[in-house]
Order: sequence, then structure tokens, then C-alpha cells
Amino acid sequence: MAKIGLHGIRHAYGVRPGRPNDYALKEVSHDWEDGGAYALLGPSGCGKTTLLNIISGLVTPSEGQILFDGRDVTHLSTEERNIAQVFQFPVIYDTMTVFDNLAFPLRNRGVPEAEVRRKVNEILEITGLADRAKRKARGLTADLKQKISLGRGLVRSDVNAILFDEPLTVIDPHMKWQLRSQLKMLHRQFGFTMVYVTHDQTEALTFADKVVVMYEGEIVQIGTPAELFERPSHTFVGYFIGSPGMNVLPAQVDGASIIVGDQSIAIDRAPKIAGASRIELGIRPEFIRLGREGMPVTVTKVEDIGRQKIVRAAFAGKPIAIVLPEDGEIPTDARVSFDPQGINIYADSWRVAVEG
Ligand SMILES: Nc1ncnc2c1ncn2[C@@H]1O[C@H](COP(=O)(O)OP(=O)(O)OP(=O)(O)O)[C@@H](O)[C@H]1O
Repeated sequence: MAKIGLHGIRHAYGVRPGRPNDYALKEVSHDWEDGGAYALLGPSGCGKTTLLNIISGLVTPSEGQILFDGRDVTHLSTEERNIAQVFQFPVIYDTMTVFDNLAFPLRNRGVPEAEVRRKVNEILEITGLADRAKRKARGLTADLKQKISLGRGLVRSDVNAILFDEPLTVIDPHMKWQLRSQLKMLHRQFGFTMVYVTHDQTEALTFADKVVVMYEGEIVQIGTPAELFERPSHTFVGYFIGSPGMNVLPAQVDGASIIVGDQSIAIDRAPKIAGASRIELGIRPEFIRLGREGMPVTVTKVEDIGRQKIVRAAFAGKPIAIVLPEDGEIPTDARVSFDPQGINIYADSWRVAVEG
């Protein structure tokens, strides 16, 4: 397994890019730890596959360098980079048995047959394919075929990294959870460096130690699921992670107070906002207290979602969401207060530090 270094990577599909928006991938400079499980998360078109393909060698970046354990691999092929890949749709040999499909990447590299059998049997158990080992892949369901693809990605222990591009798209919803947990377990067991592309936050948050959130060709935050929840670096992260997402309200700063509409909210210290043209206050629905004290709010709708209620309301003329426990009370003259722990200030969409 390898540490992956991305140094000044940018990529444009068109020739002679000029403006920042000509780049499908804007500047990326990060080191990804050896043995880390990373998820690339973001909406369609934000550049996830482009970045994954740059790591695998399917795309050569317009600018920058990729290092595996310090060695420059920017111009090496996927094969030379020694990477395993699992794509959205199964890539398997229909005429081979399940066993032979799994054995293929090992036999291809001259692994001794006894070792091939040991390793393939292990993967057959993990993927739940053992009872179908002798069957031809042809005629199996899409689910099972994709399990073979996953197994082929996992069967080699000598790869530098395993890359997954939305691998569970064709998998039945109830089996997705099971496979995700198996991948996580395998990661713990073998310490593979894994990069997993998805646009599904649940998938990213359950699979990865570190989630890389992308937006419009940029990495906007790399963090643990807890960091993304508690301290979103960019308003997009707040909006994209969580259900419902973070409330983002237009605001103004007056010393150590944040003004939203006609309400003033005291914070610990004045935030650093010099030169910013747009200030926003971000607060997750879980950090708003609804009761009889605090600032006025007008409740517009209550949605029951099992163990919790989502209250939709108007605050200072803007719609907000509040999460309450199932038995949470909603007074007639409802008021809200914001938990200071949950307040984030954004200047031009980026979270700002509060001056110390
Ligand atoms: N081969 C290509 N030629 C030209 N433009 C491309 C090519 N591949 C991707 N793009 C563009 O680059 C941008 C990023 O695409 P990319 O496929 O990396 O995003 P993504 O986040 O993986 O999206 P999705 O989840 O839909 O696969 C998009 O605007 C896309 O249209």
C-alpha cells in the first residue's frame, strides 16, 4: 500500500484552459495517508471521477504531480502504478466460473496456485459467493456480478491502492449496507489504501475514515464524519452533509455579535471577516433549541420522521429547519435559541475563525 501525494494537480479536458472554470479539477494539493480509507463525495459533475482517474492513471493531469510513496507516477500507466479498480458496472468474464474470475488477477501475475486457492477462498467467504464458486458468471444477477468485481478488486494484497467508482450503484439496497460493512471490515483487517467515489453521503460516511467533499471542481473539505458535521469548512459541506442540511442565514457582524434580520446573537469573540463581501451564519437543525424563550419564530410545518420531528419555520424572514426529539414539545408562541457550540460564521462561503 502507498501514501498518495497530489501536488498542484489541475485538469482541463479542453485545450488551452485560461479561466478557473475551464478546469474540471481546480488545484488539488494533498497527501493521502498510507492505509487510509477515503471517500470522494460530491454532486454529479463536481470532478470526483476526474480525480479518481488521475490517481489511477486513466487521465494524465494538465498540471501537477502524483507521487506514490514519494515516487513520481504522473506519467505511468494504471498497470505500472499497480492499482486495483472497481467500476460502477461489473467488469468480469462471463464464460469463466466465479472462482476463475477471482483467480484471474492473481494467475495473471504468476502467483503460485496454492496461494491463488487460499486467497480466492478467503474472498469467496467474505463476499458470500462461496456456494457459487463453480458456476459460470453468465446468468448471475447484476448484484452477484458486481460482488465478483468487488472481489477481484480485493483479491490482490500487493496493490498500492484500491479505487472504487460508485461500486454499489447496481446493488440491491438491502445488500448495499452489508457490502459496505464488509469493505470497512476488510479495510480494518488488511489496511488497504482505499479511495471510494460516491454521491451518497450515507455511503461515504459509513465507509470512510476521511471524507473528501468536492464541489465545482474543488476539494472544499477533507475531514472525519464528525468534523464535517460539526465544523463544515464551506457552506456547501453544511448543506450537502446532514438531513436536513445546515441552515445558512444571511448575516452581518457587529463586533462579537451576529445580526440576522432584526435579531442579534452574541458569540464568544469577533470573527475575522475583513474584506468579505458576504457573511452567513450556519447552524445545523440539531443545534437549534425550540421553546418559550429566545428569539421569535413562526412554525410553518412539522414532519414526523420516526424518532425525530423536523420543524420547518420562518426565522428573521428566512426558512429554517429544526430537529426535535419525537416527544419534543412545540409551544404555541414558539421561540428559538442557537446553541453557541453549533454556530459557524462564513465569509464568502468559507468558514472563518473566531479571533482569539
Ligand atoms: N472526457 C471528458 N471530456 C470533456 N469533459 C469531461 C470529460 N469527463 C468529464 N468531463 C466534465 O468534467 C466535469 C467533471 O466531471 P466528472 O465526471 O469528474 O464528475 P463527477 O463528480 O464524477 O460526476 P458524476 O458523479 O456524474 O460521475 C464535468 O463538467 C464533466 O462534464
